[in-house]
Amino acid sequence: MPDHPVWVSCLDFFQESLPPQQFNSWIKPLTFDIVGSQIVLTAPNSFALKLIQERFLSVISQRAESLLPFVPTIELKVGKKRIPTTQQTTPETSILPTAPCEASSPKSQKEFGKLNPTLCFDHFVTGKANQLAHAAAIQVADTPGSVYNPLFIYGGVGLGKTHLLQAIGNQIKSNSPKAKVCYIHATNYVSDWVKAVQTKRFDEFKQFYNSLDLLLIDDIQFIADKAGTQQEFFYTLNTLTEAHKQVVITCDTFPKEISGIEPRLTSRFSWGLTVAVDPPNVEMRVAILLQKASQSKMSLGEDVAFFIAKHVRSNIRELEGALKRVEAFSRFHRRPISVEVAKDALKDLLASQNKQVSIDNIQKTVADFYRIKVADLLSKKRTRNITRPRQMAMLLARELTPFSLPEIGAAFGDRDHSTVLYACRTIELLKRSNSITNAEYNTLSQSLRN
Ligand SMILES: Nc1ncnc2c1ncn2[C@@H]1O[C@H](COP(=O)(O)OP(=O)(O)OP(=O)(O)O)[C@@H](O)[C@H]1O
Repeated sequence: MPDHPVWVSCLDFFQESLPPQQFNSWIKPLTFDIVGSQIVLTAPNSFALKLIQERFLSVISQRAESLLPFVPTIELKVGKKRIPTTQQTTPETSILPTAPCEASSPKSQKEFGKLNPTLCFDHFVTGKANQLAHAAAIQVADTPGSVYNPLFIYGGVGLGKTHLLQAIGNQIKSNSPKAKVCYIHATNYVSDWVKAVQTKRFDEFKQFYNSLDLLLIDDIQFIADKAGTQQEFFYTLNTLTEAHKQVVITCDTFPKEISGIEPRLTSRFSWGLTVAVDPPNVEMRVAILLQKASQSKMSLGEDVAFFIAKHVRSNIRELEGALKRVEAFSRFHRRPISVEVAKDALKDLLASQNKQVSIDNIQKTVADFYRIKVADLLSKKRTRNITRPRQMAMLLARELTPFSLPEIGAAFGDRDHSTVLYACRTIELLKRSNSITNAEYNTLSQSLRN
């Protein structure tokens, strides 16, 4: 799988940090495969294998952990480099665990996935941004099926929804080891259902999901526009909640804002408790960095944590990625971690931030283009001639600035993050169906980038 995102990221890193001769001799000849939750690296000979193990394995493993939603094991072996023929999985599905469920899934009785034990409550840092979601998750984990059912957790990318979901699963598993728990990403739920339809194994599918004690379903927005799957999920949700079996759902947006999902289902999502996870403020980002560092036994001063937290604001996944980058850089260059090392390790990110367009600039450019006032973009006016430019400006702000959805919303007259998300989706859809919107977007985007 030469173009698997993990391997592409490793190749980028090594190409940047190693002299070309070393890169060509040691890294290029490797073959990278991923099978379930195991990465298999094949080196051309035992000498190369030993060298990879001693010098490069830790970076490969760190990159893999930061990109995959599970902690992979890595096997090194000697063999010939394979010339890839066909792509086995799409990059999107290949970074998901192949066997998502803790309980045996209907796909195959042999496929056992695992909850990731590191995604537990002890490793979850709380703050104003996630206090309510955290408290609700703890309560659900302590008394499943009896308080908030379903628990619906929503928020932007990389803000800890999966972490909370898995923490609930881990806690329930530890309290009741026999509980039948299933963690599944919505895309896998969809493909399980499609397979059940194709192979006419509906009963097996239904029986499996309806017999669970706990269903954890991640990123439910991915069942949008899949009518059959939605109907089936509606029945499962009803069956489980009526039997006081717990269901926890995560989503990138508030139930009513999800497009492409039947209203009876979105309304059902809100029957239990709906809680948000918001982007962390700088103090919380520092606390997360210190916690991640201590978890991986890395020595990180508060000054360095503050420096990273100040510059990486988009989400917690990016924050973790930056920390791993600093650590890898310090190891490679044998320099102890300091603010200077962090500056060097994150220089690309810092440079791209300097080049970034400001939200003010986007608002001014968009207002001039559509011959309206910036004040209109920030106002409560909802006429089409103002709404569309506002939505366009929000999408451009999302694409061209590092600001989070709530930060963009705040810059557009104190709007909610879900309004920004809705705006981005609307323009993205319009770009596909309407050539004028598409041309306007391209013109604005290019003029802002230059
Ligand atoms: N409050 C937190 N404390 C510690 N680590 C956190 C916290 N929130 C998120 N993380 C870490 O950040 C990373 C991304 O979090 P997670 O995968 O849960 O995000 P998500 O909201 O599910 O994102 P997506 O929408 O992309 O699925 C994970 O490694 C997770 O452990």
